[in-house]
Amino acid sequence: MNKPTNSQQVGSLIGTPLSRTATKVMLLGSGELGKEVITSLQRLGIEVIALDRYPDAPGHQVAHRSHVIDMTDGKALAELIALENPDLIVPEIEAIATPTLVELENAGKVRVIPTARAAWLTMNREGIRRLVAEELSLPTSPYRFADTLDEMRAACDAIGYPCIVKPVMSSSGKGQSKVDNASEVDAAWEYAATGGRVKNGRVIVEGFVDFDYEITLLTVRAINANSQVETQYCEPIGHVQVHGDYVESWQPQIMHPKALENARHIAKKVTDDLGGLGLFGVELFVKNEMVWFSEVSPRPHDTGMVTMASQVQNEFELHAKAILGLPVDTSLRSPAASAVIYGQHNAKAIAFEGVAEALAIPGTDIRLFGKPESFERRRMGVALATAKDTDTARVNAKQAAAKVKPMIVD
Ligand SMILES: Nc1ncnc2c1ncn2[C@@H]1O[C@H](COP(=O)(O)OP(=O)(O)OP(=O)(O)O)[C@@H](O)[C@H]1O
Ligand SMILES: NCC(=O)N[C@@H]1O[C@H](COP(=O)([O-])[O-])[C@@H](O)[C@H]1O
Ligand SMILES: [Mg+2]
Repeated sequence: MNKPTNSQQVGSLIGTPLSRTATKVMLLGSGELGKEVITSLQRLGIEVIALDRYPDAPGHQVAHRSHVIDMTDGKALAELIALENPDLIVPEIEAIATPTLVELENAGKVRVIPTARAAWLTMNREGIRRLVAEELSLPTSPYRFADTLDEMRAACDAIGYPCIVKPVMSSSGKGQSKVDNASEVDAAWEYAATGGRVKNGRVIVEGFVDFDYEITLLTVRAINANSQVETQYCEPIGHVQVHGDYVESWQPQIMHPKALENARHIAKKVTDDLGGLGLFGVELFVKNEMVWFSEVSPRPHDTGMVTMASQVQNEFELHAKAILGLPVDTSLRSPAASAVIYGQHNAKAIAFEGVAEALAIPGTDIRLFGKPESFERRRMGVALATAKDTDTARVNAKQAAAKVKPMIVD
């Protein structure tokens, strides 16, 4: 029997894990989002190999096998891929040696989700921003790039204040700051230099978009009953970010019909261009009927954790099914919300009190990710709540999150 390697319809023939017929998927990154993708894949009988930069990452704890590796080291990554020979490679973070993935995919040696080019373009804010604004001509904030403090000062002056500065390679708000006037430029440069995932010093300066609200539009490219790639959308997810990192999200975010149409139009154009199969988190800013593209994750999105409570198939199940070539259902089951549980301490092996009290709140649930080390602002868990409306769900999710108390154990 031949495995359907490199065919789009991997899921048309799923083997037995840990045997010669296994259908193997390798996750590049194994945090809280990867952990859920792994579980979803395993429910479909997939053998999963989980990679991350440190031992006992959340996804390592559930995968069939795990490896600790610097995923920005192209040579080491290529060696591990050759050793494991997966049917699919699923990036879970941005900071990966994506040029290596492009090379291997071009040589026909691997299939990357959604495509190696998409992983490469979205790893660096410059790649995706130039594609969306300059080639696809979709609305974004004004922007400039800078490699030195002097260049950044000139960029901030040209864009105007307030503006937002971010390392070109970073995520979860790391190294990001709002610059209200010229006197804050030096500090923002310093902060960006410490926060990037990859230390190359380059930053993007973006004009500040004074939006009414922001959304993640989860957009899925999956194969339908007619064997065609079809784009499907989840209900919009509203969210609140603090210091560039998400603290709460809810679904559905009610939108003006015209704004929703604009949002879907942008999501379709961007995801069509990136191509491949899978779920994308398209981040958009909305003011009245206007919609601006912010960025896109070619993978499940942190704000989308709310779908573990709100949807018939959550974003992880949607990703797992779509990448295997299986049909998906993006429908909403109930209004819901999520609220982040931060570590609050810098310590290894922390413990959590108050889970029972949190779960006493109607319609709530808790996920603790099991990260081996806590930092004050590291996301260690999430509270979920379903309710008759998103306002109630938001109150309940935040209350539940607040009941869970991270603590240091002697
Ligand atoms: N140009 C902008 N105008 C206004 N707000 C912005 C702008 N850029 C970013 N923000 C705010 O900062 C948040 C984080 O920005 P962005 O998504 O670019 O950071 P990130 O580090 O990639 O975060 P993540 O990995 O969580 O998506 C946005 O969701 C938004 O709230
Ligand atoms: N916004 C991107 C995002 O939320 N990514 C998620 O956070 C993990 C890293 O967490 P860590 O920094 O705590 O190790 C990643 O592995 C992914 O699951
Ligand atoms: Mg973002």
